Amino acid sequence: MKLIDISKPLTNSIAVWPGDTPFSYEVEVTKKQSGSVNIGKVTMSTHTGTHIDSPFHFDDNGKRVKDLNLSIYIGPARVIDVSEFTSIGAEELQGYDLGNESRLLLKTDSSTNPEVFPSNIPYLQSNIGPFLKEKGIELIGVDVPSVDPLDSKSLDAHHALSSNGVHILENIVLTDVEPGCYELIALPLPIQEADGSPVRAILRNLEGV
Ligand SMILES: N[C@@H](CC(=O)c1ccccc1NC=O)C(=O)O
Ligand SMILES: [Zn+2]
Ligand SMILES: [Zn+2]
Repeated sequence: MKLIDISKPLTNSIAVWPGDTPFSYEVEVTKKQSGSVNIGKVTMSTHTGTHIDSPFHFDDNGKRVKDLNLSIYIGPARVIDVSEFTSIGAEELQGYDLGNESRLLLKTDSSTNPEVFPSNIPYLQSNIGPFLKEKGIELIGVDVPSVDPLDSKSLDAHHALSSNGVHILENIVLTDVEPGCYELIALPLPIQEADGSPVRAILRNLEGV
């Protein structure tokens, strides 16, 4: 069965949120030094590359990674192309057949260079929270670094999604993904108290081709 990797490669030159911890992987102890093994060291923000947000990211009383229900991050997902919009809300999604999948991935195709942080991104309107809840959607994925405008401090879309039970997956790569139905797997690492986690996000073609 064909797997499509929709994760951003984590390289030392991957773009991070302005001012955030740069990503670094290095061999901290070499095989020569240890006499037996190379030992790597990773330094990163929980919001670098393809990742999920835990509600604690934007709410001091919100769920941590350890509180998340893992079954949200595995299962049928629909990919739709919303590249014509600068912001996406209930009205923009009205015309789409969202099917019965409880996971929705939005393909905006707005950013391409993984080493450059975008200056402007399409964002979600907060009316999308109640709209998605009504459609039975429990996870939204976007191919941009945030569901809110980059300069937002109130993070309205994050709050509106979370308060309607919609989990957030950010910075997926949908460039080579055709709109349609897939199985999504995007599990957070068990960083117990975390506000988010990098994920290896993949789509499985349901048709088995
Ligand atoms: N909300 C963004 C991350 C974010 O806002 C952020 C990430 C790292 C450093 C600063 C950030 N926001 C600062 O205002 C996200 O969900 O990934
Ligand atoms: Zn995030
Ligand atoms: Zn976010």
